[in-house]
Amino acid sequence: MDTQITPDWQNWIVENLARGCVPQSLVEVMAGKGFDPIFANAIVFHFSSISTQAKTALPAAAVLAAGYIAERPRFPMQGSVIKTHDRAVRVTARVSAPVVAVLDDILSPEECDELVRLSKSKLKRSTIVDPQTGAEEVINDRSSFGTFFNANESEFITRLDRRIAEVMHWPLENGEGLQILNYKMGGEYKPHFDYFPVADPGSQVHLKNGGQRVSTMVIYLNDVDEGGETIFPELGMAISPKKGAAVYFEYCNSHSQTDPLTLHGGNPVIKGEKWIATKWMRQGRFG
Ligand SMILES: O=C(O)CCC(=O)C(=O)O
Ligand SMILES: [Fe+2]
Repeated sequence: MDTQITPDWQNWIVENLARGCVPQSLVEVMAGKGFDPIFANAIVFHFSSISTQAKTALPAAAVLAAGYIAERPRFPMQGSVIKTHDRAVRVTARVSAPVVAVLDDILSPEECDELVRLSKSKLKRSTIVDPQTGAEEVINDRSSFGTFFNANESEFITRLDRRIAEVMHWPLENGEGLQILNYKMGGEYKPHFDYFPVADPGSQVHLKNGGQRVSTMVIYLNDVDEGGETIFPELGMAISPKKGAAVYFEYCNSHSQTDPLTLHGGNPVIKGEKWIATKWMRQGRFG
């Protein structure tokens, strides 16, 4: 079923709305032409709710984002404990649109320490300049040091990846390798989306392997003395880092629409340092 829209179809919708057609009749025509009805409804509703001037200027990607339709959450929206194969994880807070959950005890203090210990030696290696290209990229918006663990790199990593996938209610093999970030004092991650903007040419290479990102789990590996909250500016929400706790959120539906309300970032660390482990899930198998 069609979930992409060409400029011709966009113009058709805009023109017919301008002629005074009932939106529902346009949805029916589109459904008859093979469009997914939910998708057609989102697009038509979007065009009928914006100003005439904006209608001609909007690229298809913006249309898709603007008409985000929330579907059934992947994450369980009831219950205070999630039982995984080896650990009970507590849910301490939830938001329903977008789906955001704050969790306690996804990792034990010992597991957090072990991830930090294993990462420290890898972080050192990651500062070496690529001998082939000499390239060393500095991203100003992301003042942190990072490394990652490949799937099944060790029994320890396999066990954690499996538990995290169980909590995210998504297949283990759709996960990217567990990413570790270390922010020093002043380190931050400016507000961003975890999904790849479809309109960016640079996104295509990322989307080829596993498709779009659908959900994120950020796990705090230490207690931060001050600052370093994970913030969701559109929701007015801030989560303070706590060792072994995590924040989960989802942002991509079955039509590959992505939810801009999941804009988020990491506040500057004011005192101490901050260690996190991030798991990103894809639509399909990754790797
Ligand atoms: O540092 C944080 O709290 C947020 C991290 C984040 O946004 C990410 O890893 O994608
Ligand atoms: Fe992020």
